[in-house]
Amino acid sequence: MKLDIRTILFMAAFMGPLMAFVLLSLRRNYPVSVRGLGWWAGGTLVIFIGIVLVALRDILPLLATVWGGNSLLIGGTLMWLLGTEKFLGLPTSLRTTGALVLVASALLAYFVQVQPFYEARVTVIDTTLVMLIVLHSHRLAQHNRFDFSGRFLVLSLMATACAWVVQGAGALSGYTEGNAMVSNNFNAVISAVLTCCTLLTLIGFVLLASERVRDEFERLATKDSLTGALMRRAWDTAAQLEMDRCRRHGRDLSLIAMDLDHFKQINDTYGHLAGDKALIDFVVRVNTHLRRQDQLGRLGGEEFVLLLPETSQNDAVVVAERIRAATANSPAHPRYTVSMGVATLQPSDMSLQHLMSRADAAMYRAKDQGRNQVVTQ
Ligand SMILES: Nc1nc2c(ncn2[C@@H]2O[C@H](COP(=O)(O)OP(=O)(O)OP(=O)(O)O)[C@@H](O)[C@H]2O)c(=O)[nH]1
Repeated sequence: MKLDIRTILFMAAFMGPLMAFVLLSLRRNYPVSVRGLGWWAGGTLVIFIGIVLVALRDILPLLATVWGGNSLLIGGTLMWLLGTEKFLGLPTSLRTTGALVLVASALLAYFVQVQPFYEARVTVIDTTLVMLIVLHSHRLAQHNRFDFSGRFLVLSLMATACAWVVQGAGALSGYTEGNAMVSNNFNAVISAVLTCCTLLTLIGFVLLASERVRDEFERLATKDSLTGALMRRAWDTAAQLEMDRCRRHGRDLSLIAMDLDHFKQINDTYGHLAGDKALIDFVVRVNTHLRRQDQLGRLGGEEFVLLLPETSQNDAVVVAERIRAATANSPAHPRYTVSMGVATLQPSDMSLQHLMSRADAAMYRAKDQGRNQVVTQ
């Protein structure tokens, strides 16, 4: 099968506006907190206008195709990077990367118009593209949680960078015959690979944005907006699953019921906002003592419950004591303390509610005995 380069590039150019349209539609419909979609869409359009210009070599003047086309290709790649920086909430690198792109474009103009020099042009174009793409992957790898879409996008970008390196090496070794539009196997295969990599990168953007929206909805549905602890229903579900699992495997499971002391007084004395701050501080302190599998839930007001899978009563008391000490010694203002009740799963516990009521009973004994203490059931 013979691949025609211009057909490949025109197909890629057709795909560009379509993908830009998809990204712009997402931008319209997704919450404003999902940023960067406009830059990704704009970059896609710019890249594909660049591809059309490059494909029109031998038809339009060299300055328009080689300089104009490749400058747009580089500019669009920069816009993708800026979109990802916006998406990740990072400060933009426009000053440095923009300067890099301007220098590359000026050098390109020089090697097209003033001192025509094919190998120098290839070096400038491919080096700039690879630098931008590697920086892009690096930003993602450093700042994105490594979920599926993040990994997918990094791999697509790395594949694109590798394809540009191969294109550059091939061009410098004479495989492009001094013109990437010459119909030969090397040019055709590398154009097809670059087109596929670009499409994969665009799919990566869509996946990344969708995953962010899913995460946000999940967070809204499960996490308490003030403290970030699990809301009652989400905690109940997680606790029930964990309780069933521990029962099946005959493992320990403990609960700690926690209630901030004299919280009404804190609100009345320092105001509701100060009370909120104490709640946030409490959750921050608790979180520093948790393992991945532990789940903190806010049952309402100043009442919390902590699920500790595979934890014996003695170990749960150690955790509770650490939390009690950390809150009592917190530098936060106003000062606050917490009373805690520990209960560990027994064969006689008929349900999660039964176990919770035992932890609650222990916590009320801690209140009765003077607060700021841990009591076991
Ligand atoms: N600031 C703030 N206060 C809240 C929130 N939710 C509930 N509260 C307040 O928490 C207080 C709870 O008071 P009580 O149930 O009387 O308990 P307490 O004062 O902590 O007394 P003990 O539990 O016996 O130590 C009430 O004044 C509620 O208005 C919240 O999200 N933020």
